[in-house]
Amino acid sequence: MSDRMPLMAGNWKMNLNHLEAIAHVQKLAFGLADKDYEAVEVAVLPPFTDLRSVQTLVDGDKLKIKYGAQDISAHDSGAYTGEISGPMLAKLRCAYAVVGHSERRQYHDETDELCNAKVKAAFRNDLTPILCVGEGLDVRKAGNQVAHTLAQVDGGLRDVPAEQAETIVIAYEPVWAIGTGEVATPEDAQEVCGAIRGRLAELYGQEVADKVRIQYGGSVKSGNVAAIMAKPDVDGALIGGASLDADEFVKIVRFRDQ
Ligand SMILES: O=C(CO)COP(=O)(O)O
Repeated sequence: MSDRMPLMAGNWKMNLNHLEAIAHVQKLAFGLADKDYEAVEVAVLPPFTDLRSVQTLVDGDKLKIKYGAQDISAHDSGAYTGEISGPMLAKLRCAYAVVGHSERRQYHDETDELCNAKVKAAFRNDLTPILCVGEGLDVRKAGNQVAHTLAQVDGGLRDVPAEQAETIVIAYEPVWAIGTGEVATPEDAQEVCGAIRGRLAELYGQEVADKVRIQYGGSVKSGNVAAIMAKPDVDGALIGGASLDADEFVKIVRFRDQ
């Protein structure tokens, strides 16, 4: 049993406008009790346009829900039309910034090099990066999931010092399990999450590796979360579809009761 605090984070993807976001976070706040936050860190990752509304609600009602962005620019300011910078996210008191989600790697051609620059941008602005890694179906079928995923970890962490690396969150999200209902088995999740921790130990030493939280993501629901969380190197989940249903997300946060 590790003393790492589990992190349950809802990645809303491109869903919920700012009014819907307010209603949704209110429902979560209503459903969650103080004791839930003592056992689990709870975060939401709304679209950029919702962040100000979520911040206002969290501040006004002193909610314990954390929040963050789904992406971050590699640059802190300047002529980068359409991008959102780390200083802007920090000003909204975001705790997290997702980096290198498979949908961004796939649809926006994000490379490990760009992800590395975004990880550094997050740290530079006191945001915790949630670095997403994971293999597609072809790689899994060829049995290369560990090597593929560790290469993404190496790429994302290039030249990141230990004192920053120990605070990163890494989300292992096998692409074939995202939004497909095809959840990886707890053993599949452990195999790769354990290998990620092993690589962190090689890069930074065991003490740092033991501090890093590694999430699993891909078709997580209240019905399968407990078995995945029972694995020693899984410290939380990154939840897409199921996080849009407040009751379901609360049940996932309460995975120990499932
Ligand atoms: O991509 C994901 C979270 O970042 C997972 O999405 P689903 O939970 O909808 O499979």
